[in-house]
Amino acid sequence: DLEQLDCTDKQKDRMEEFFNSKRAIGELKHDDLVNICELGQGNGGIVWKIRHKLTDKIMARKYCTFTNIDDHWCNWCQWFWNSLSPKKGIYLEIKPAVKNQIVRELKVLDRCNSPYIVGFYGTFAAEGQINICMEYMDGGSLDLILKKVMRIPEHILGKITVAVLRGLSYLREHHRIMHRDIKPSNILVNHQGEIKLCDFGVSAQLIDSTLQTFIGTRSYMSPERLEGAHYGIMSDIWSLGLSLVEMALGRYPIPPPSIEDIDRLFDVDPDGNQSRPEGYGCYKVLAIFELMEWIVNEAPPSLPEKHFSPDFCDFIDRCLKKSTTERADLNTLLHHPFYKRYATESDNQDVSLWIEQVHQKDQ
Ligand SMILES: O=c1[nH]ccc2cc(O[C@H]3CCNC3)c(Cl)cc12
Repeated sequence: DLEQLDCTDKQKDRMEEFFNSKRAIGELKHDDLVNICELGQGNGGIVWKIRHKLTDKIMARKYCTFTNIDDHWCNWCQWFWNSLSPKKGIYLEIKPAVKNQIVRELKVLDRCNSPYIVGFYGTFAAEGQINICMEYMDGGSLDLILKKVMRIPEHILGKITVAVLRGLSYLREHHRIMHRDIKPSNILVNHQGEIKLCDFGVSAQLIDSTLQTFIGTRSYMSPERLEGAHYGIMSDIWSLGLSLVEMALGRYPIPPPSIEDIDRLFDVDPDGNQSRPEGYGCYKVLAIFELMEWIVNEAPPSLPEKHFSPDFCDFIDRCLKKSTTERADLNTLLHHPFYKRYATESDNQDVSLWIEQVHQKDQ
């Protein structure tokens, strides 16, 4: 049902193409899939690059790890144990009733058809785990890209902003859900220059059954969410703002870098190439709790006006208001000059070119 939101013809063609390959694949079976290599670790699961034997289609497959322990203290122990040995993950059997509920809720993914949301081939249970098969994005996630480049240029961040805001709008308008986990590692790109969201909290049950993401050293969670207050789409806006600042500076922006830090980050030596000064990460890395405390108690980060356009700086300031009543909402941002500057450009050839350059650095 390609009843279409504001898609370009090119986007429509690509979605048509995806539907056709999805139909050709049909019912996904464990034995029809071959693992190729690991792509990443996300909240609640490990993601593999796989091949569907019958059609030779390359896909991404997420194994969902679970805990079925329902009381908080045990979750805590699980978290502690898991943080000691994150690789193993936790494959505890989950109650069949819960599993069926999760599979039912994941069916929503079947109806998530947007150029800004990663495609979904299907879900199936095997060996006591739930597997989610998705469109493979050959440019990877932005956290991995950020490790390769010093930082991401403003015009690319503009395209990323357009994609994320449109993805969030789609989830809200068509499925009345928020994303819940906006961060660079959940924004994927491919060599066609497409930018898509993944790992959104579509299944309430799946969220309850998996360890809430304390795991990891950083938090993109909004102050209100960290305080345990009610949170909604405005929390995604905060996460977007924080993610954009991290990608613009090339480092997690809490605690905010000092002016000297900024100059060092943007330091360009005479022959013009940027050296990542030794110990460039010589900033104090806060422990996760100090970090959360900082986000709740201190002023939010902002962009240095010396290195970024006034529109971009203003856009970030509106996303990172600590009070949700002051923070810009989705509609306001969709009319912001920074968004509008990039919303008109339909094709993402500049993104495609940039991704090529980034991956050439590997070879
Ligand atoms: O190609 C993909 N398609 C769909 C999903 C996906 C998820 C990936 O990483 C997870 C783990 C970190 N955040 C998202 C990665 Cl690295 C790639 C993909």
